[in-house]
Amino acid sequence: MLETEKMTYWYTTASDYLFKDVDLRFEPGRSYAIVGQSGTGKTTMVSLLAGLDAPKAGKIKIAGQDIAKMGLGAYRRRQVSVVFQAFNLFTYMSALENLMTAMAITKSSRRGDQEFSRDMLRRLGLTDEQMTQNVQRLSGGQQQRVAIARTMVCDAPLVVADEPTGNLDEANTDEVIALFNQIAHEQGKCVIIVTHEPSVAEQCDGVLRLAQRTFRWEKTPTAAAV
Ligand SMILES: Nc1ncnc2c1ncn2[C@@H]1O[C@H](COP(=O)(O)OP(=O)(O)OP(=O)(O)O)[C@@H](O)[C@H]1O
Repeated sequence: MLETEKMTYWYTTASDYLFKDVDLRFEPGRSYAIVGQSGTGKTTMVSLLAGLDAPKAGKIKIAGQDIAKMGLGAYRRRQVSVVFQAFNLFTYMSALENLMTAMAITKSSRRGDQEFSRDMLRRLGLTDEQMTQNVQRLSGGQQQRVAIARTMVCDAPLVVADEPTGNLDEANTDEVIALFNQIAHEQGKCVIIVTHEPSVAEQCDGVLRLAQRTFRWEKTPTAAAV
């Protein structure tokens, strides 16, 4: 579903490639962890997959379509939901308003459906009172759940998360990863998570390791994962 073909990237300020001729394939309905030492290029890689930047050479395709031809703006709006370590919610809004706004911006098929948003937030453990107060009054774990709920109410088939559990304790981390797996297994989305935490990678269906400018599958997802 999401494929890279000879994807190559370098920073213009650097003397060498970060990675070169990378061919990868990510399937819908699966969760993937991208792991590797600091500075190997994980964040750069997911920025490319999320359409925040373009490869210097090679292609990224979703459902067979080249995202560069689609236009990166259109690709980001319709095909990708991003979850960041710092949550990136609208801080002057409630959780519910964050979801409603995201649905409107991305033209989600459920836009305007407040009950659907409330259901999602309830499923993720927020009370009716919590979902209508300013998000800044929520804990870090709760805010990350709101960011995850946002991906669930949008139609984008690809969910990309960069260190989504970096600010969370162990219990919240496990819950958040369980939610990402639900998004993959129940909603059929493709979920790609950059992580430093071995326990997070263990819970994903596939694990891709980035080292010495190449990617290696440490665990390939099996058909039984869905
Ligand atoms: N905007 C930039 N300009 C130049 N070099 C950059 C830029 N962003 C990152 N780099 C360099 O590219 C390399 C890969 O960075 P990247 O952030 O993708 O790695 P990472 O594996 O995600 O690291 P970490 O695990 O520490 O977050 C690093 O050597 C970094 O210094």
